[in-house]
Amino acid sequence: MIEIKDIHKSFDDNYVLKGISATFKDGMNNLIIGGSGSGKTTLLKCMVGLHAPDQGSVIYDGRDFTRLNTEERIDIRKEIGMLFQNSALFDSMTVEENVMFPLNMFTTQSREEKLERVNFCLERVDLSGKNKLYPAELSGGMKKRVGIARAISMQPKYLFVDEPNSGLDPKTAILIDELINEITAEYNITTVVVTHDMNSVMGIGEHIIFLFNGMKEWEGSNKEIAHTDNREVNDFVFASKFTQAAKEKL
Ligand SMILES: Nc1ncnc2c1ncn2[C@@H]1O[C@H](COP(=O)(O)OP(=O)(O)OP(=O)(O)O)[C@@H](O)[C@H]1O
Repeated sequence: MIEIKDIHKSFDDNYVLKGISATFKDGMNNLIIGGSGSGKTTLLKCMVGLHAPDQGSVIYDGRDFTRLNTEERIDIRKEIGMLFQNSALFDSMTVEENVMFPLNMFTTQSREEKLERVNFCLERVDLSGKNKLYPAELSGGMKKRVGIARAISMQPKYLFVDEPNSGLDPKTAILIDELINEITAEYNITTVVVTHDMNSVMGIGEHIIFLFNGMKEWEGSNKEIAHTDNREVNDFVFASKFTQAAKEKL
């Protein structure tokens, strides 16, 4: 479980996060949604320590990340898997080397042990045998799956994903969502996904927080979001005539 309490963050005079609190539970897909520039990525980065919040705390199963020393932070960092935008694979490394990277960084396992883990993760994302390919030889969906394999290589307790569907066709996007969903349940991971993909919201949004104007404007599930009378949520989720019409049939 991850708890965030009263997170504030500014960049100079741009006051982006104005006191966000939420609880993200184990084995659950937690989505952070909101308009462009609403601070979703900034919140994610505050949670993983890539930004220092100006105020507030981020608590990983009782451990307050914002108040730990460097070594204690590294211990939590080892429990975190990340899949950031554009998969962020190393172009000069093969699929195998990319997935092995965190194991090389954080473990003292033998080469055989690491390779066994890499192959297990590649099999899990349906990429068995693709070890020696380079990112340039992969489709967008395959790159995402390599990114997921790398993110789970260390058997994370926490998984952070920023825009998993960007650049993917709708069908591939749904497959990636389903994969994240399955892995989250299978390994009881606390998963936090930043997205503005409405298919994801409706498909895997077990727990959603909606950011607006630097604050948590709404919180609930995908079932609840379809029936909320919160105006900002409705304007965001059902922005097009098509989605408005679909909502009326729900
Ligand atoms: N490193 C930074 N330095 C200065 N300003 C930043 C930085 N990162 C984000 N911002 C600003 O913070 C605000 C929120 O940005 P953020 O990327 O968190 O929004 P977002 O909701 O993830 O947007 P999008 O959906 O477009 O990716 C924006 O005004 C952005 O310019």
